[in-house]
Amino acid sequence: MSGTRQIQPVFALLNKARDRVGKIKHKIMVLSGKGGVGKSFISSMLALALAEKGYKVSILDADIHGSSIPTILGLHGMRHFADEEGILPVEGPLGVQVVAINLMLDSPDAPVVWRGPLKSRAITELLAKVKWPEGDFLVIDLPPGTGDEAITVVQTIRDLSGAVIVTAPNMLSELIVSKAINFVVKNNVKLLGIVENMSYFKCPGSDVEYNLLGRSTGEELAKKYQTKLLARIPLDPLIGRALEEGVPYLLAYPEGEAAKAIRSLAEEILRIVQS
Ligand SMILES: Nc1ncnc2c1ncn2[C@@H]1O[C@H](COP(=O)(O)OP(=O)(O)OP(=O)(O)O)[C@@H](O)[C@H]1O
Repeated sequence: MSGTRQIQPVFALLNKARDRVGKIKHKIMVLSGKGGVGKSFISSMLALALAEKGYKVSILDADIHGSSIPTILGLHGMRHFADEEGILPVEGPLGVQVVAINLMLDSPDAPVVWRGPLKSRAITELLAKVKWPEGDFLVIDLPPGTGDEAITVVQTIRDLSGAVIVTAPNMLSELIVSKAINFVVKNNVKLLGIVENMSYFKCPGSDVEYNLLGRSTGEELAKKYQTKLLARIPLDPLIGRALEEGVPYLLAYPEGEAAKAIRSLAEEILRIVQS
């Protein structure tokens, strides 16, 4: 009897989460096998590139320990508020609706010291208790690896449109990408493709590509796993500068090399989800 009492609220929460995000047409998870490959940067810029095209976009920062979406989007000093119906997303640039644990903390640099079950619960609660607006896209930025947060997302949102895997050259890429791909496939999530970030560097005014981090293997990996290389995003020093300036890169440097590559990534994703 007491077991039934415990199970019911969990199901109610799951159903509520499914119901609330059900109002958003396309739900895309962004993951990587390894940290530091630029997954949060790609998630944020993809959200902005889709918003630039007129789509209504929300983004969930599900990287509880390493939340960086608010910083990348320049949401300094902003916080979530709630009304009687739920938590209100924070409105970011181009109307992107942002949800992040960091935007609920007293201080954004306070560490979140939670173990697995608590993190899973927090993600389900966020999905269930946020007043997600109706919209076209929900981009979900996951922490590196295929741990609790990723499992919770695939188990809670059953109608995910697919997963984008972010990698970078020479990041032990094959092993790491294969783990992330296996996770996606085993959980019956559609693999949208691979993004190779920090793929190359071009000097201003030159078309010569320098592979500063190592040989570009994105195309080979995509072929091996029978998926698409969605984009190769170059290393762009302006990305660091935009971060220092507190302005999202895509808006600060719309003509940057990486900005153009990100827009073509958004177009590629639109083609796939709308086909
Ligand atoms: N193409 C790029 N060129 C230059 N700098 C980049 C590029 N992509 C990302 N960066 C920078 O690399 C750093 C790591 O990016 P980001 O935080 O997005 O990685 P991540 O994979 O989400 O990391 P983690 O999940 O491990 O915290 C950031 O400082 C970001 O500005």
